[in-house]
Amino acid sequence: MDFVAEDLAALLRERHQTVSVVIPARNEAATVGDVVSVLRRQLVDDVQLVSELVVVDSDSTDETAAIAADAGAIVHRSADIASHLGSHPGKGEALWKSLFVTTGDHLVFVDADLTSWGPHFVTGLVGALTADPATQLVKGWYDRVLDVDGRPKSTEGGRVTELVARPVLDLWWPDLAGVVQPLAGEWAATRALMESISVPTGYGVEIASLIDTHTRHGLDGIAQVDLGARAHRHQKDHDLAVMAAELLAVVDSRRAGEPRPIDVAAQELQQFTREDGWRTRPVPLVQRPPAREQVGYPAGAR
Ligand SMILES: O=c1ccn([C@@H]2O[C@H](COP(=O)(O)OP(=O)(O)O[C@H]3O[C@H](CO)[C@@H](O)[C@H](O)[C@H]3O)[C@@H](O)[C@H]2O)c(=O)[nH]1
Ligand SMILES: O=C(O)[C@H](O)COP(=O)(O)O
Repeated sequence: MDFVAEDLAALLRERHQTVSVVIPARNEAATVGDVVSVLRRQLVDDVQLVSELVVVDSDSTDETAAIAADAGAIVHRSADIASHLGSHPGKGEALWKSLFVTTGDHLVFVDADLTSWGPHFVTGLVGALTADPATQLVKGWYDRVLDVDGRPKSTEGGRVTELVARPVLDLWWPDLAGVVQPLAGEWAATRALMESISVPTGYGVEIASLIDTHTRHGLDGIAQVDLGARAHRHQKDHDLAVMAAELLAVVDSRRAGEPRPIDVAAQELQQFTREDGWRTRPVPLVQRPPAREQVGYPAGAR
């Protein structure tokens, strides 16, 4: 089904509900301006579907924050948000902190490194999230463009998705085997859900929120929406391996249901190359507790 921004904006007005779009960004000066300016023009200014367009700058050392602000986003530094709660590096941290500076009933997350995408990503996610009151979380799905190392371009992207996330879900959560892009960085959730779940501070945020939503709300709480095709900046294999190690630990901590604490200190990944020998990579495994339990959480946010 295609969702029309004007119709969704009218529906949300009728329901007295609002949408916040959150874009986590770490050193995305090359792409964040385009992502923000297109969303700003089409879904904030032309059609008032999005009430808040927020970039959470995740310890960038480039011009990401200034470019995002110039393009029309409200920009917060992740480390400055709710600073009494400390700060961790990572995408999950940026999303968790966003709960303290947004007010939307519906939260839509969009990565900042997109190179092939469109505002229909947001419209589709909002449409699917508001279509059925049981739905708490929506994952976008799309063809994943792979364009690395001068190899011919293909739709075999999403390497961690295909080699780690989908197989492990298939094994331990067969109900979730039909989620096409469990790691999609473009997804949406109700605030009520997001403020009630634990959030890994790194790349585990997507798989954790998917599993935790299933644990609490079953499959009825989850929807997915076809967003066409998506291309983004690719990470190197050894960096994706650290992500994979994090995902496995996050998943393992949820095998028995609600997440159990992870032994953060024990997590390291050894990697070897002939040129550089062995290298120890820390695997970030801190998890934030539910935001609504935190001192200073804006309980009146809605
Ligand atoms: O410390 C960080 C690292 C990344 N990001 C941002 O998070 C987004 C996604 O990061 P990226 O490095 O592009 O992740 P991918 O390699 O694309 O990883 C895929 O898989 C991850 C694990 O599920 C998801 O978080 C991603 O959204 C998904 O695209 C981008 O906007 C980044 O700038 C941060 O805000 N802080
Ligand atoms: O989503 C994923 O699996 C990772 O982001 C890797 O994606 P890529 O293989 O397209 O770089």
